[in-house]
Amino acid sequence: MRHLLIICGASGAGKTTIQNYLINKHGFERVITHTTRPKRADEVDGSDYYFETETSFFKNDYFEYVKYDHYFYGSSREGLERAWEKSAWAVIVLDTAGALTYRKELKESLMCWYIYVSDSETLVRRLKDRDGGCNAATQRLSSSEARRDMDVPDQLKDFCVRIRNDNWEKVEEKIAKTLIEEGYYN
Ligand SMILES: Nc1nc2c(ncn2[C@@H]2O[C@H](COP(=O)(O)OP(=O)(O)O)[C@@H](O)[C@H]2O)c(=O)[nH]1
Ligand SMILES: Nc1ncnc2c1ncn2[C@@H]1O[C@H](COP(=O)(O)OP(=O)(O)O)[C@@H](O)[C@H]1O
Repeated sequence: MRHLLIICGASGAGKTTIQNYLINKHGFERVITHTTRPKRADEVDGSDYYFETETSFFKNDYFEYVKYDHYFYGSSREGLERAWEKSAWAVIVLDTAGALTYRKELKESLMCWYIYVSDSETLVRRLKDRDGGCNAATQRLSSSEARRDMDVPDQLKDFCVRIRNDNWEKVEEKIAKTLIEEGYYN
């Protein structure tokens, strides 16, 4: 059986960190998505995202796509199949609008984790550290999509497991417990 774990949450909440941990420690495979957002210094094209121009972005066939903070992001059925060729457990990072589309339209086994940080100052500090201390961090959090994703939308409340990412040791414990509950070891 093939499974897809969706990770969503606010910018800076730790979605990518948790995705990487699942890949490195638990054998998950990343679903690589497409974006028109400029590449960050530590990101690699074709590994973190497929970085696209506004023209090349629309040459792909998407399962769903969204506009988030003025940039396009989209995921394809092909990207998902590519991940499933390597592991029965694929992991994708989506905004909450994308998570809702997958919930409605994908027929395979789905799980969703909503990542959050309990203190907004910590969130801003982590974003600033990640993005080089510039204003981009606070600007990013002020977009309407980022503000929407600061909490689990009503339509996803019964679908998402909430994972608090304040303290990394506790996150590891929660991940181990949640994977057992969700049948990862069956
Ligand atoms: N719906 C959807 N959302 C995506 C996709 N790829 C990334 N995202 C989301 O787009 C948002 C912005 O991602 P990113 O620019 O990497 O910023 P970050 O959240 O600050 O790390 C995040 O909520 C991601 O989960 C996609 O293919 N579809
Ligand atoms: N538990 C944690 N403790 C301290 N820093 C963290 C923790 N989780 C993530 N970070 C850091 O916070 C920043 C934002 O995390 P990231 O995974 O990029 O978030 P997202 O993908 O949700 O935008 C990164 O610099 C990351 O290393």
